Amino acid sequence: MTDAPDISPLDQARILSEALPHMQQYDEETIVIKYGGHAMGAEETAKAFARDIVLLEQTAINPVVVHGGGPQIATMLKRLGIQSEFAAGLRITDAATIEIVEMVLAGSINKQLVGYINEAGGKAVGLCGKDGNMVSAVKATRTMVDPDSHIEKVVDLGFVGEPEKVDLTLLNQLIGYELIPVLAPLATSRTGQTFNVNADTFAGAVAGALKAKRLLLLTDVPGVLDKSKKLIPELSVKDARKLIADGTISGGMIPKVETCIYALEQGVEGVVIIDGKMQHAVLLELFTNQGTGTLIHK
Ligand SMILES: Nc1ncnc2c1ncn2[C@@H]1O[C@H](COP(=O)(O)OP(=O)(O)O)[C@@H](O)[C@H]1O
Ligand SMILES: CC(=O)N[C@@H](CCC(=O)OP(=O)(O)O)C(=O)O
Repeated sequence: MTDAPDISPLDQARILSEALPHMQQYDEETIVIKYGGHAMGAEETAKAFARDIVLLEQTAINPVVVHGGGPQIATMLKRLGIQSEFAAGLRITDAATIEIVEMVLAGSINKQLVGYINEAGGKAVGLCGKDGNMVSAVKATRTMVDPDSHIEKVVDLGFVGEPEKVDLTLLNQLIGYELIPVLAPLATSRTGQTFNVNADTFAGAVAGALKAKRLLLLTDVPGVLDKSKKLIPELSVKDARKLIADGTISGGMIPKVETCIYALEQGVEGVVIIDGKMQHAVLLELFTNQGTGTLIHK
């Protein structure tokens, strides 16, 4: 066991006096935290994240965790010799792939995070959007410009879904009993088909339906970076759209920023993209005066 850090009583008082007003602001509020597959990294990082989530619960905040697992899905698909491709930041998901996606997300990653949170003293419940019909989805569609012909084409993404409806019955029950929901981004269609949903999009839909006070998206970069790879601490929706259009924001950052815009439109008060690999990223963001990543605002 490591010794507790040596903090003088004066420093302790300073830290507490800075944190207290923030804690009061979030009292009994819901905060949705999306934990990306890249942010998870090593076991110790995920365990430290779990301890911070339990601390939120102990300070009368209602944390709801949505996790990703893109890199972990990729590793499993590779091991099984299944090819995987992306279009517009989304995994093209055929019948063989959706089986593996569900196994990795709702099986191994979900239960691992639940285990870490419970080990840290919390009571986590691991579910996916299919449970209790929590998240229903429709088939996602995207168009892409063919690089040879320059003609716009509709890409068939297979079993990829876009959230259509979030039923809060089950989530509100869990929150009411001070249980910590840990959600894997899978959803069902009206006909019972399982859909793979981008974890950022899923988190945005859940945060929007819950009218969460904050949505935190934890990734593996410090936030949105400009062309010279410098952190942009604050970004308006208008400027974010410009950065997507001119290609500064690309790949996996596109669904993240689009999620932030959607969540703001749905009434979530604050949305932030932060570096989930940074020690205590969640606590620093919520309980200190200086934010750490990119705050997106209207
Ligand atoms: N302007 C940008 N600022 C920061 N990251 C960007 C930007 N444009 C593209 N990215 C990429 O987006 C990635 C984050 O998205 P993604 O890999 O999907 O993460 P996660 O697994 O956390 O959802 C970064 O690692 C980076 O490579
Ligand atoms: C449709 C789609 O792309 N789904 C994602 C779901 C996981 C995810 O989003 O994980 P990260 O947050 O770690 O990227 C996938 O299959 O990779």
